[in-house]
Amino acid sequence: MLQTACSSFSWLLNVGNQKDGLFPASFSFLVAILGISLLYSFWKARKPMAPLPPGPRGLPILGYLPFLGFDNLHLVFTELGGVYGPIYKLWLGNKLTVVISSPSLVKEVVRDHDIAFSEREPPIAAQIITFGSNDIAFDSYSSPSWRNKRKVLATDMLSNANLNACYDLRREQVMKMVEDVYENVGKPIDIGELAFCTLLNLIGKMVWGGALRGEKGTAVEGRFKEISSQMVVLMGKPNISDIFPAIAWFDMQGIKRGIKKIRQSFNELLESVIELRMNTVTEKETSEQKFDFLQLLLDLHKNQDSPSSLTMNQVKGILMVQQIPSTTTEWAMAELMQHPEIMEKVKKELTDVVGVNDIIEEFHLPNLSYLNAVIKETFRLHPPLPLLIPRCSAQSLTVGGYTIPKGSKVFLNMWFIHTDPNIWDNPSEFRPERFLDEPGKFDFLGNDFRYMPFGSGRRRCPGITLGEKMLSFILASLLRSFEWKLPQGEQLDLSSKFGFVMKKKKPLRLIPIPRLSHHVLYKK
Ligand code: HEM
Repeated sequence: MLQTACSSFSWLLNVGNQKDGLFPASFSFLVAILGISLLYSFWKARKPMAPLPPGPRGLPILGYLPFLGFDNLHLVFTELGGVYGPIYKLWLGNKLTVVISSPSLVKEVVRDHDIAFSEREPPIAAQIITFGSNDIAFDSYSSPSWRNKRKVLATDMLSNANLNACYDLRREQVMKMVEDVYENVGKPIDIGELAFCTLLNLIGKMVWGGALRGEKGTAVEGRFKEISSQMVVLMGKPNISDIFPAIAWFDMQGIKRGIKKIRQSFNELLESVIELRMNTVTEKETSEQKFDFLQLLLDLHKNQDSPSSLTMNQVKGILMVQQIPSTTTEWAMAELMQHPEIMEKVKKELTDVVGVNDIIEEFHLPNLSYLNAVIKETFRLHPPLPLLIPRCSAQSLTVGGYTIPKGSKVFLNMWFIHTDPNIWDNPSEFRPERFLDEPGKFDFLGNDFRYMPFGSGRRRCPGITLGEKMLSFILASLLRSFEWKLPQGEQLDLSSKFGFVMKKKKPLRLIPIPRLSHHVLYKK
């Protein structure tokens, strides 16, 4: 070891023996470099730090907390952005929080300083429900397990080949949704609930479809839905313990206790499914089992020598990706009901592309350019995560000429950017055509900082392709198979409520009327 170290420095030690006249020159050069570095460090240390961003003062101890309201945090942040500009700070308790709302400053965060801003600060509820931040969204960027889990999800589970292989499962679930709606023709249906259940079943089938069939499968799906709904409510509540860790022990709102109970139920459910999967693994594989993600994860768990091996808690953490935003279908349907002329264009496109007597298949989706523009416009006006998932700075950095100290919480206010009149013409108007002018200009990859419904950089959503596929399949099928009308006396209400995700304040209830020529087209 010492030998290696000495040999590495031998050029320096030997330099005095050289007789070719190079020594004085190289020595002076070295001294000059050292001198310059010292002077630079001295100058840097003396250089005054950039100031903190501007921002409202708030109250002692509580900071700006009492003024936030939390019901629609993105709107409060947007209002403050109008007063303090595209980068401002607020104290939430003793936590320095920075809100950024311009594409150029977002670029500084997610591109120029992406690594330094790739940390997360998981809220207490998230730490508990993810088996100790063993998921992907709340694990630390610097932890090697985050990298491994993200690779397993993005490259192994959600590869194009795997997604194509799962098509039958997606198709079956979407057909089941259409059949269920058909059985309730003429009655009001809660569209958000319908989308939530369909997505949950759809992902559930892909994750553990092979392990669960028949009655057992239906029972697990039902229980999973029940627990997930309870979880969404608790995760959406702002928790005083996150803001004042010193009093977290008291758990004043009972969130920690509640979420622990939910985790317990999740754990029991996951363990029963895992056990079942392990017991059925020796049975003859069916095509459904072949694409079961649970098996892929369990193989990685069993193979402890593999560099991608996973602990059981990490397997459970990854299974938590089932909690994906399901609100976009409801928002899109609400906007289409509000704009009958846009609804007509979508229906015409569906007839042109799919025909009159065929059911919709996933290969039709890329040809539905107007429907895709409707989805993009829905994401612009109603991004499920309008503030993305907050980041945390791993070191002190300067952004937009202001210092963001290490450990600050950083929100990127995409709602502000998505509705900024300096970027979008008539930003509050729902106009899908704006995405048709230059197709491909605004995609979901987060390279254009004016439009990022799936985030950007190292923490960008790894589920874009699947999310997009599922969403357009569900929406296209609902619009292709049914006409929709509001229940008698009900008004459309497009106001929002922001908790874990941005939801409609009032659930959208619509009555389906069959649209297809023959009833067999509604059967699986
Ligand atoms: C409509 C569908 C979806 C939307 C709008 C959405 C949106 C987002 C957003 C905004 C983020 C935060 C990005 C950031 O902080 O920069 C995120 C993260 C994430 N999403 Fe999605 N997502 C969707 C579907 C999915 C699906 C289908 C999956 C997986 C099957 C998924 C898995 C994840 C994971 C694991 C993260 C955390 C990434 C990390 O922190 O490294 N999402 N998503």
